[in-house]
Amino acid sequence: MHNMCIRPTPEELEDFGTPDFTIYNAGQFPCNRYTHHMTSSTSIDINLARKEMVILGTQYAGEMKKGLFGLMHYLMPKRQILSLHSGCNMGKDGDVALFFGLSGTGKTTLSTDHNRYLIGDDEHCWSENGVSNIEGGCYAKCIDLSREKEPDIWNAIKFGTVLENVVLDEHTREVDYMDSSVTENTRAAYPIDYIPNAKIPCVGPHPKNIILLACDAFGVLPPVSKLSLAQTMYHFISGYTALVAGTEDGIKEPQATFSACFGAAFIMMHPTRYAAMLSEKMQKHGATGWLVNTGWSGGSYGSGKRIKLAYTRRIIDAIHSGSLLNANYKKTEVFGLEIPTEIEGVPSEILDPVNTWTDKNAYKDTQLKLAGLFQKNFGVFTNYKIGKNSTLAEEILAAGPSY
Ligand SMILES: Nc1ncnc2c1ncn2[C@@H]1O[C@H](COP(=O)(O)OP(=O)(O)O)[C@@H](O)[C@H]1O
Ligand SMILES: C=C(OP(=O)(O)O)C(=O)O
Repeated sequence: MHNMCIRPTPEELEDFGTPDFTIYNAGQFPCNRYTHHMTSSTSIDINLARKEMVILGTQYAGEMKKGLFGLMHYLMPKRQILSLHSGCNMGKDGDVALFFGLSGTGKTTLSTDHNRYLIGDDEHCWSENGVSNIEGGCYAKCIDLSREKEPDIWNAIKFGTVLENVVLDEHTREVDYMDSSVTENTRAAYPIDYIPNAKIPCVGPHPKNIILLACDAFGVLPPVSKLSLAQTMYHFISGYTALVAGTEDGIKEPQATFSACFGAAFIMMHPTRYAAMLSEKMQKHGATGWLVNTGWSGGSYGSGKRIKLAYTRRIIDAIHSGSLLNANYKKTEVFGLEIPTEIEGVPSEILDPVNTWTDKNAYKDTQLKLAGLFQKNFGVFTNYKIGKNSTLAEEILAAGPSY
């Protein structure tokens, strides 16, 4: 936890006073699943009035930082500050990008970029003054980690980094990052300054690009699409990804999941409250929304392959540089997404997923299946106003798939 929170200086510690919030972590002690409403032996309880959190039955360090994240989703909107489940980085010219996405979609991997300053990999706030990180460290997944593909994360694993659930050779103490025998969800927690390009303090100006990441195991979302404001809101409220074996206990097969605002587990108010704040900020500061599929291409999970990280990085580079904003676009059927026809360093044929599927009928069926899941999920939001502007709410509804 020391690695992941913002560490006070010795001077600040001298008159730190009483903490604003206290975590009681009894992770080795399971909670009583026979208690009314308790569905597992793990519980994380937050009492906003007492300003206390009690963790039982899990020793996963992520619970502490994500528990505090829930608290921030309550406290910040009350101060007109938007809390964000996103990574964040900044270019040499001061252009800031946010990377929203559920677990495993690439927030940490893509915000950690050798050519840009890292503001943070997971939890941020967007206020009148710009963006700021809530944390003081990163919590990177290290399953299959390689020096070639993710050099900054690899190099951040050194004395002081806490490795969780990895398997190492007893004699040489060498870690086998391929070994998932304890869990797929192996982690490295390191202070953010272990990344050479970290921006300290972790703050930046208003974002220019809002990148929504989805790991689409169905393989039908394009690798990148440029979104209108209404589409950005639609996909932000939907919060889609497809889980593959990994972070969440018991999930073995890919499965579509929708988590409002890319953080249903953390938000404490209605999703439209956060969406309204995001749309207001994006309009005020002229930010562009993008949907990036870091998942499958050429077929669904099982038949296609995950899009190469190197290609996703080139796509993200083109967003940052501004070159993608002025590319040529065409519109997809069903999802109505604007997809570029060319990106430097990415084979053009993969930009439209239909080209990568050998069975075109299977592609169409899968696309319709996913569109149906989106529509079903969005049903619960159809009667809500988003912000003061009812036209926006209508536009958002119309920005979803139609078929
Ligand atoms: N095309 C891709 N884009 C992003 N990540 C990818 C891609 N292909 C494979 N990966 C892997 O997927 C995982 C993404 O996880 P991570 O960046 O920790 O996500 P998050 O921070 O959103 O939870 C990493 O292990 C990364 O190496
Ligand atoms: C800590 C977590 O976030 P992420 O997987 O996005 O790093 C988590 O969801 O367990």
